[in-house]
Amino acid sequence: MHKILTLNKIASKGLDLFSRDLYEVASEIGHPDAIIVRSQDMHSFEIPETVKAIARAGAGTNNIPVDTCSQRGIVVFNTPGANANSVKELTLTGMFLASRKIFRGMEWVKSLVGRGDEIPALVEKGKKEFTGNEIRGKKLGVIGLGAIGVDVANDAERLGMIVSGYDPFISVEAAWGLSPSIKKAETLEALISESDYISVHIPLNDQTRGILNRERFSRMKRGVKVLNFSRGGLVNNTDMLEAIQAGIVDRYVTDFPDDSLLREENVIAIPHLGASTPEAEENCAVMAARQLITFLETGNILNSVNFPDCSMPLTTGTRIIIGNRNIPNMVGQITTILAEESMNISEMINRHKDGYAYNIIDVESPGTDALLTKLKGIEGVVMARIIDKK
Ligand SMILES: NC(=O)c1ccc[n+]([C@@H]2O[C@H](COP(=O)([O-])OP(=O)(O)OC[C@H]3O[C@@H](n4cnc5c(N)ncnc54)[C@H](O)[C@@H]3O)[C@@H](O)[C@H]2O)c1
Ligand SMILES: O=C(O)[C@H](O)COP(=O)(O)O
Repeated sequence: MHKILTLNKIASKGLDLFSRDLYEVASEIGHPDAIIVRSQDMHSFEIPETVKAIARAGAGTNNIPVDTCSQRGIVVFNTPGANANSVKELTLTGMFLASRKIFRGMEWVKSLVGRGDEIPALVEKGKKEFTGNEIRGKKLGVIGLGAIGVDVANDAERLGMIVSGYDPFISVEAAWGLSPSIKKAETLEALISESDYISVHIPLNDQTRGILNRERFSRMKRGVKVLNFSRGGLVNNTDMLEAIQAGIVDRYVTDFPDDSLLREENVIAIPHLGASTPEAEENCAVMAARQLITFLETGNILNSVNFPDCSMPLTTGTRIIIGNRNIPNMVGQITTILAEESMNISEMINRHKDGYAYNIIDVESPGTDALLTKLKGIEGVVMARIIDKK
């Protein structure tokens, strides 16, 4: 029986995939094998020793201590693209909200309650206070052309915007999905200096923290509208407020408000609703659950952020999975131990990603606890598990 701990509420369409004869799923559970989480901050959460995998039902994994997980051999998954459409739709909404004073106009109209037959005339007289611009023909700069950035870029272009993108690490798949008329910006500086709208769609990490800061605001066009549906930490809020006061940024639309931002009327603050649609929540939960089930039952890895994608069809016999630091002579030491134990390898695959490697080894005889202890004893091995196939 595998035990799955849920942090946050996870859509039942995903949780239902864990068959109850093989899995126990609960928000409180002892000795979990795996965790499913959304945005709960896990940096101060004590991850139980028994945890083999964590699945983030969503895109951003900055709420998970990924480096610590890697060192402990815990495979961290996310669900790339599963909530992209939901975020794209809200980003486009944000562009319209930043362009037209819809919200202020609506608030003003509500203030007319009780004015009876005067209202139509008051509306016609007052509406000039709430005019705005169209987005067609304006320049949009998209920072980060992943699942969300590509969707935003393509749909903004369909709406008549002139779109440029900046992503030095764009994947081949994303590049295939990008409309060919979207311009490639060679530098971030070039992108931000020519854009009327800037939308940021990159992960928060040590390289991207504060990527929009005073220096970058100083290069932007006066009146630019900035959209952040990625993470609050990507923008230096003190510098943003300064740029708004200086008239450089006309509107800042963010899904990640803080106290300082809420005091500024040109900030359009949204309570982290990017992925809060039933469609996105279900897509993420289903993808996260499938990835965990596959990993726990077969050892195959798909969409991990800290270990490589690595899969081999599951046949019969015994499967050994081993994660190790990506250093020389690991495969040699592993296969030597298997030879010492007289184990014949029928299939084997080894992949690496950044600092870690992963091996799937199918053998013809059953594995033993002694074997597992020996494998775990190799300097650099961070996890090892034996899966007995039916
Ligand atoms: N508001 C929400 O509810 C919500 C929902 C989903 C995702 N997000 C956030 O949006 C981010 C993007 O999501 P995604 O699904 O598009 O992820 P993704 O991994 O598909 O795309 C991220 C892209 O950013 C690029 N990138 C990384 N560093 C960069 C840099 N310094 N400059 C330019 N490009 C860079 C990568 O190459 C990649 O193409 C997530 O990391 C998450 O933080 C927010
Ligand atoms: O990174 C993500 O996928 C989003 O920020 C969504 O977060 P949520 O699952 O808490 O809505």
